Amino acid sequence: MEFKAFIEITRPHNCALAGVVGVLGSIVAVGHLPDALTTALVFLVVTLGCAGGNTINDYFDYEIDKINRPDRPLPRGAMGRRTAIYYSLLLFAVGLVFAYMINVYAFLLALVAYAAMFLYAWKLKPLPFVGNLVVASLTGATPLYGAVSVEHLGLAGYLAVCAFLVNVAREVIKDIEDIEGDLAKGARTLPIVWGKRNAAYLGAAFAVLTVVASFLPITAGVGLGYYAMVPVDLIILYAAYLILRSQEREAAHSSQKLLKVSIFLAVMAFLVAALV
Ligand SMILES: CC(C)=CCC/C(C)=C/CC/C(C)=C/CC/C(C)=C/COC[C@H](O)COP(=O)(O)O
Ligand SMILES: CC(C)=CCC/C(C)=C/CC/C(C)=C/CC/C(C)=C/COP(=O)(O)OP(=O)(O)O
Ligand SMILES: [Mg+2]
Repeated sequence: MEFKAFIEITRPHNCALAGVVGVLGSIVAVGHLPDALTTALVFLVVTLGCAGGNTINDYFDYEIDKINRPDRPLPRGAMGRRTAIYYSLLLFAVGLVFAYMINVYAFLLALVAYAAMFLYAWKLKPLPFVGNLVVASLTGATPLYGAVSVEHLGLAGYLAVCAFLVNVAREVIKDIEDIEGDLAKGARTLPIVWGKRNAAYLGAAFAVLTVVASFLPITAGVGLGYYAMVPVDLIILYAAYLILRSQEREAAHSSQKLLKVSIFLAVMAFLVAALV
């Protein structure tokens, strides 16, 4: 057992980014940073939920990851599978305690989101496109979580739409990348059921929809500083081009990684636009 596996299995980069997105949702909802306690609680509930979701995901993906991701903690033997499931349940439980400290709506939304992550990992992932929609909905729910925590919506809805669309694109393209392991385990992902090329068209279409949606806040009067999104949109369009040009594993990997970079840069742009 490696101690660092307890950090690694949670995918801390995703969790930290998700936590920032939760707080960003609160900021764009009320137009300023909420009080320190609410900010900390929103960050913790989203981060712990994302950590629990990633951990339970690796628990159920053990056979697939032995082929696709043999370097991950469970397939390489750095953590036992029983330890992983208890660890994920602990992360979810602590997250729910913090959610209860925010307000009843924040507690209920966390309960639904945590249950959805468990259900995705346990049963929904192999369903063509349904699994992709569940993950994308969870990422879209993240800025909404911040808004629910401050009991106001504001521009958080726009963030949610962008988060949903870009993650549908990324999840479909990740399935194109993972088709070998998914085939071996009999998972019926979209590229397997519909063909890699059709899946690539769908992924690219959602990437283009993300670019269109990224200008929604301007219709709400967000200022010129928002044009920092233009380079982000160019990266998204290039990711769409890559997956249309080739559906081989390497092209799909580059495309989905570029979308992840665009998510990080977009979140930073939104954060600067909201705080400056
Ligand atoms: C225009 C534009 C791109 C706006 C950004 C919208 C926005 C706020 C996106 C944030 C979405 C979010 C909550 C991201 C958290 C981290 C994340 C990528 C979660 C989804 O992870 C699922 C994925 O399958 C994990 O795979 P991997 O990243 O390879 O470990
Ligand atoms: C709204 C609240 C309270 C929490 C949301 C928490 C967040 C940000 C969830 C985003 C989606 C997410 C990280 C879900 C966890 C499960 C997961 C890692 C799905 C993707 O896994 P796979 O589809 O197996 O892809 P991998 O190959 O990366 O394992
Ligand atoms: Mg997985």
